[in-house]
Amino acid sequence: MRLGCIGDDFTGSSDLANTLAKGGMRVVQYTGIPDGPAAPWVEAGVVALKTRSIPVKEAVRQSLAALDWLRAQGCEQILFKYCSTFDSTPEGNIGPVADALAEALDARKVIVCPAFPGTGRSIYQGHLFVADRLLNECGMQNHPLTPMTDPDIRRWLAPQTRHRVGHVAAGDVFAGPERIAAALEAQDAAGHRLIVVDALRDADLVAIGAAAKGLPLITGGSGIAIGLPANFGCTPAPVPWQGQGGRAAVLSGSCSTATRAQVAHHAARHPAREIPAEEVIEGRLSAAEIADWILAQEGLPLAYSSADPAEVARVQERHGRAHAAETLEACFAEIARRLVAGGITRLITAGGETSGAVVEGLQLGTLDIGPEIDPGVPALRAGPDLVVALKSGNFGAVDFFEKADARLQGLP
Ligand SMILES: Nc1ncnc2c1ncn2[C@@H]1O[C@H](COP(=O)(O)OP(=O)(O)OP(=O)(O)O)[C@@H](O)[C@H]1O
Ligand SMILES: O=C(O)[C@@H](O)C(=O)CO
Repeated sequence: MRLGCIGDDFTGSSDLANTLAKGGMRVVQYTGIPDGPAAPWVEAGVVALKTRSIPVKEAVRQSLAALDWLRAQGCEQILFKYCSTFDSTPEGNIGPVADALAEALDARKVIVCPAFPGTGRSIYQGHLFVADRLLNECGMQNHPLTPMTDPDIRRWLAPQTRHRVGHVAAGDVFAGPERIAAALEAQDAAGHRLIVVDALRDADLVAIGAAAKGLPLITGGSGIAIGLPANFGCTPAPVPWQGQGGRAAVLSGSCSTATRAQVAHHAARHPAREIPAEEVIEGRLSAAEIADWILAQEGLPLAYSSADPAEVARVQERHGRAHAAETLEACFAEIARRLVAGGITRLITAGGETSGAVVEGLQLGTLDIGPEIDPGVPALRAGPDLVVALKSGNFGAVDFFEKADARLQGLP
């Protein structure tokens, strides 16, 4: 294994694996830290953790353990993948994990670049945009776990890290890899260890990737990986896929603007059942009941707890943010176990935390990466009779669930 990656959630890890696979690398996504060694043909390994919203100390501990495993596989470079909307709080976990990895690897010139132009995330003068909106005006200010209220990534990162935060501006990035490398050197000389790098277009990420050749640690969204396969002699190639027949279902715990539109679109055309969060939290609705309902449907049924920001805020105020999330995630994990036991072979999930709970609940060990469904979301094979798509909250076209099911079946 040459490139070792640590993802802070499961959908984000599949997003990264997708980018590397499209770039021609042979990639495997691991659910947590594997017990044994990687297969010898793996060029890039993505260890998917669920560390985005857990206590800082635990996130650091798990990330360092993943680093140990990746180093034992012979990795030459480490990539820490977080969300393209930089999901974190003033405590972390992006800063503390980046610090810990940088210190363990003795890495300087640590690039911080959440840009993902394919889904509208760009960084200009240190500020993160989602399409034509600043981060704090795009809906992310209402995120249930990591409300993003400041678009200046340098300012948002500063309280999270022990190190000084630097910046390489767009003017240097546009001038190509040599100028980027020189700007990183200058930032390092000025005592900045974590360096936010502007990127507006895929071409910028290709240039940043070339400048990052040989650096021990890179951090960012999946976009930062666009330029990396070339550093390892890989070239873009079609990703093979064996379609999966059988029965399908969709589970959504994401409350993002994009997911809520996808849920509304799907519910108008297919069997759909809302999971009222409070009924689950108060024990009035069980996972068994929801799974039985799904299994009794024809077509592509959807069960969702996705709700608008006001409803999410009401539930969190009444029951506590962490308790609400934990209870719902445990419920989704149990529904997924019952669905697979009941014969579901194609499972589509929406939301990073929700997908993480499902993948862990199903104890999916390794995921083979298939073709891209929509930007940032690949088809994944979890076993001989199970394929999945793990959609990040904000990703996907409005008809994503139908599209994902078609791709998982191997249809164009
Ligand atoms: N109706 C609801 N009320 C309160 N919390 C909810 C509700 N529905 C879901 N949640 C919780 O909100 C969180 C949503 O996070 P999740 O990561 O799954 O989606 P997301 O943030 O949109 O996706 P991503 O992390 O990929 O951007 C989960 O912990 C989920 O359990
Ligand atoms: O980077 C992104 O936006 C996604 O891969 C993700 O991590 C959302 O959970």
